[in-house]
Amino acid sequence: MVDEWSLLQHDPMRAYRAKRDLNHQSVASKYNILGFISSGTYGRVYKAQSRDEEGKLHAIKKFKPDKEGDVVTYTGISQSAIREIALNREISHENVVALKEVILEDKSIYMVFEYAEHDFLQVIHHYTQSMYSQSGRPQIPTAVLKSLIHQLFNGLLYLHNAHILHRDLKPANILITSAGVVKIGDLGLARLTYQPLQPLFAGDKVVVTIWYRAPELLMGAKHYNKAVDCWAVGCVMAELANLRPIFKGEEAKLDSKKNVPFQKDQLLKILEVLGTPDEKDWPGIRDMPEYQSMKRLDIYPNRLYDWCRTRISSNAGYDLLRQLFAYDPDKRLTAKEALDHKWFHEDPKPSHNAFHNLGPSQLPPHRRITQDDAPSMMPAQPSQAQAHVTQFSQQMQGHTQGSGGSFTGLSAAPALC
Ligand SMILES: Nc1ncnc2c1ncn2[C@@H]1O[C@H](COP(=O)(O)OP(=O)(O)OP(=O)(O)O)[C@@H](O)[C@H]1O
Repeated sequence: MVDEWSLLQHDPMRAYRAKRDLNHQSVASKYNILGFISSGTYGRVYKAQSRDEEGKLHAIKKFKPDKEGDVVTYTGISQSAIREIALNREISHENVVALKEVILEDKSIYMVFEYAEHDFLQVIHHYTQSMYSQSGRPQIPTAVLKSLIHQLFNGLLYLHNAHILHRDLKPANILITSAGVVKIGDLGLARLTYQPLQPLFAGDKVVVTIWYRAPELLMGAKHYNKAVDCWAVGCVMAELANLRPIFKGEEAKLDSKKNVPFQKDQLLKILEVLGTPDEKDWPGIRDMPEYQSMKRLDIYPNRLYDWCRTRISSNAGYDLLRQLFAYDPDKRLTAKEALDHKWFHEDPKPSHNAFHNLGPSQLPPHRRITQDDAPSMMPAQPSQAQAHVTQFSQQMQGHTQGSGGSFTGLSAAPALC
């Protein structure tokens, strides 16, 4: 590998600018870290407030540096970080979480996002424990449920129109601001649809949550499309309606030879509610790689209508779910079709503030933050960051299909471009 820093040394002006920019843009100089929110697969997330006069709240995601044993290496920045940054810098929609900037400092990347006080998982927990119910058991009010799903489809339609598949929609990744506005987050596994799409479990280090995985993936499809996200929204809608995952299967792990296993239990959970699919439901099902594995399972009738009767108080709501749970991805409702669905046009209508009719005691609580880890977020020495920068720029270029140009939204890059 080329020593990027020595390259910079041959161009003292560039080196000076890069160093000046990085020091100037240090996380601590721009943001006051209020506390630690959560750790995800790729790093840790902190709540922060900008030090400027606006004092806006932010979530700062610090990516883990690469590690070989105990040694931190400078060989590159994780695929997931690059993917998330490359996609995020192109995106701007009210229902997709906004990336404000990216800071490279010390051995880490910091992505600064707009802050969202809640997420769908937290709302589910809140209502599970709450006393407020319309039907004797805890339930999210229909107006709230409908607003959340409508806004989620709005954000998803935007991503799909931009040829982006999210691929990991689940309650924890769908955020909500204190103003009741849904923000799709975590594009770490998102992909541009015109890039070749391998099965989710083959190339990626991290496996997508199985409960939201579409049947074509469980049946071993080699190619998949936007319909996988619409299936996931169906699962999320059902989970909001019932306050627990609708298809909560046990994941079969990779064997010692890393063969991708048939996810029998997950498929069974789906069959138990939606019934066993046949050629009529899904032309071409016989050609799916796991068709014979499915044939070995018991045969089930469709009982989605019964499932919905006690959980979704409208036939239109049932119909939307039925069409999101179409086995055949080509028959499954698209985000655009879903937004036009009659459920969203009947009362209660979806609103821009999903919480607008709730009293203060019905609102989900604020996100909890802890102080334990906050100090360790700060880089000790900003001096080693430069080695990352040029390589990072090259990797970004690879990820943006050779679009070239400067890296808008990236604090460190402009001086090097
Ligand atoms: N913009 C935000 N505002 C507030 N909290 C956030 C924000 N983004 C993420 N979080 C919180 O941090 C958690 C982890 O973030 P994120 O999902 O982006 O990380 P990840 O490493 O990709 O995690 P995972 O492995 O769960 O996919 C989220 O579940 C959420 O609780």
